[in-house]
Amino acid sequence: MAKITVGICCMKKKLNSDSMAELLQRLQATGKFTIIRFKESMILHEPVENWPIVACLLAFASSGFPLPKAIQYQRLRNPWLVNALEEQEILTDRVQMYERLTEAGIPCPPHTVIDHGSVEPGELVQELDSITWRGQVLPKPFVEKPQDADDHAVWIYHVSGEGGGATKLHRKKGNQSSIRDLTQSHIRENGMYVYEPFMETGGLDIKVYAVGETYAHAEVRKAPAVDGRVERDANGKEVRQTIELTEEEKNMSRMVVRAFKQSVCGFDILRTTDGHSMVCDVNGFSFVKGNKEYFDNAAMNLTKMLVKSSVNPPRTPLRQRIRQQSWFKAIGNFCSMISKLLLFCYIDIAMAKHWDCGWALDECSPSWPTVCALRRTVIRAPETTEPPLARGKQAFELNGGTGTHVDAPSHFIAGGRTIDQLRLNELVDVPLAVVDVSTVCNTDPDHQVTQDELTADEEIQGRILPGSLVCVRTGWAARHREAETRLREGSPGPWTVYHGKGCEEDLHPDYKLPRMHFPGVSAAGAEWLVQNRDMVGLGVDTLSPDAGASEGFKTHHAVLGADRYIVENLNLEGLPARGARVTVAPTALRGAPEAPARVFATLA
Ligand SMILES: O=P(O)(O)O[C@@H]1[C@@H](OP(=O)(O)O)[C@@H](OP(=O)(O)O)[C@@H](OP(=O)(O)OP(=O)(O)O)[C@H](OP(=O)(O)O)[C@H]1OP(=O)(O)O
Ligand SMILES: Nc1ncnc2c1ncn2[C@@H]1O[C@H](COP(=O)(O)OP(=O)(O)O)[C@@H](O)[C@H]1O
Repeated sequence: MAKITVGICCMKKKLNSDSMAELLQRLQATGKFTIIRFKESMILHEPVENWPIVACLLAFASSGFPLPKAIQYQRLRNPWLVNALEEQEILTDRVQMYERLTEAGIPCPPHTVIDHGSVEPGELVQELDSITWRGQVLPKPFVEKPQDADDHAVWIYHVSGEGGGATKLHRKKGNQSSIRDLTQSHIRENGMYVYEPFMETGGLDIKVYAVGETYAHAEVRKAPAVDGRVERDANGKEVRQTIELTEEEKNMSRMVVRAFKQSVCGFDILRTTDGHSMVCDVNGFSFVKGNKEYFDNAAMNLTKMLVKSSVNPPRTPLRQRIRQQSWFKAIGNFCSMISKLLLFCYIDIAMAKHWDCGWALDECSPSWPTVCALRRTVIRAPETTEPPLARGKQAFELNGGTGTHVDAPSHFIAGGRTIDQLRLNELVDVPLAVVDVSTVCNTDPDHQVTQDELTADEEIQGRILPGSLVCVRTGWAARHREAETRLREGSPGPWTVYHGKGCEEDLHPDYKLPRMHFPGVSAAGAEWLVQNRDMVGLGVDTLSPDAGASEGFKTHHAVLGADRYIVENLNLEGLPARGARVTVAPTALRGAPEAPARVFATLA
């Protein structure tokens, strides 16, 4: 098997660290990888086009690292990333870091952000033992953290009864990590800060070092605020004890890795004396120092991840591949490419199978019964004008949620991404998983697919790949056809094919129409797919992933609230459970929460 090229892209200080050497020698020893160390001078001074091309990239920011340039490289070459680069930008900003923790449901200290640059008179009142911000009292002791996560001047303000002033933390200087300043009772007013209650942890900090979702090493050390003195062992290393994380903390580690897409990730937990654990800082890429067992586990997990990634390597666009070559080589390669292309076309015709997974859109395409669907005005038809002016032109009035269509996060989430903001890497050529629940849905029109059904399906069909569009086949595509036929015949109701047995008294509280009955996906099932299978989107062959009779649109919230998309009214008949890839192509309507889409799958 060909070796996998793995690029290491970081500052020299980190590349040449003992920890990196520990890891790389273990990876090298597997014989599976060619490791390419990116030179710091190249990272800093050469254009990304000159950087080596690698299949996998371990890149991470530290002081002086040009993160935007690394992101540019990733966009150009599209390697598989151990630690996502765009998410590393979030880690440079404590406000965004806390936002991400909160969105992902990871416990963190309750906090308030004050941008002192835009405080209006009267909004902030400072008193001896508290501050009041927009009417909300924040009692001391509290912690003040600069927005910039690389600024380690975290200050803890004390109540006057305990001596007052502030303990000012800083990066270790020799054996000192903080100083107490008894004169500092006023908070800083020069920028943006995060304020949070000082959590009583018994003077201990927990530092967690995760490698993948399933492994984390944790150490406890004296918190820098205790007395500001760094305890060191005979080798000059800060004294730390390895500790066991609780099940809840292990789950937090899994969630942090996932939420920030950082497979190698250091973060800090405050374990309070009253038994709560919360994440107070996510550092991103970080290694345990001087622990053999950790490096054995880290190398083993990384090997698994890198090998798995190479099964589905991201492809470099053809244009870039040509650009990467010298002219002579390019001409030679061009000829060989043409012959390969001919062969490819032949293979493609012989072996590829394509499916249209949606329905053509017209005035009779079913939509949510509360909205009008599609109206068309024929402006001009080619047959009505003499050539050469003959042409067809039509104008449409369309509800975005008609027929086969995509819901963007903004469909339910204020400030969520709109259709035009969905990224190509979540829409184009992504793995398709089809979960077939048609048997049960045939007899239970109110069925909601559970997490157990999803895992049972995996046992038979294989694990859902990360980044998949997960589609649930209820078999109700047949009803879609029936609905179209009924609309075409001009007999829409009172009951649509989604209403089941009619009961006019049973008005649905959300959509104020007689309650519909069609199957969907439970919110818990959808959450599980987001959190455990990192699906890019959820597709259904009904009007909505929220079963018609269910209330609260909880599945929409679970998916769109996690910044994924939904595809509704698909036709999933005849698709394989696994192995196909799918492209979802909604019209890029700027600012739209929903848009009709062509959806097609290919099995090579
Ligand atoms: O382990 P510690 O407590 O000595 O802390 C480490 C911390 O390690 P961590 O706390 O995360 O285990 C490192 O972070 P890293 O190991 O994740 O790189 C962090 O380096 P940095 O990257 O924040 O610093 P620079 O960006 O490069 O300045 C600092 O390492 P460095 O100074 O060797 O670059 C920090 O060291 P101190 O200045 O001594 O606090
Ligand atoms: N809410 C809090 N309550 C108690 N101690 C805290 C709190 N937040 C941070 N700390 C202490 O401050 C230290 C530094 O805070 P942290 O957010 O990790 O900043 P840094 O990025 O500089 O390490 C932590 O290791 C912990 O000891």
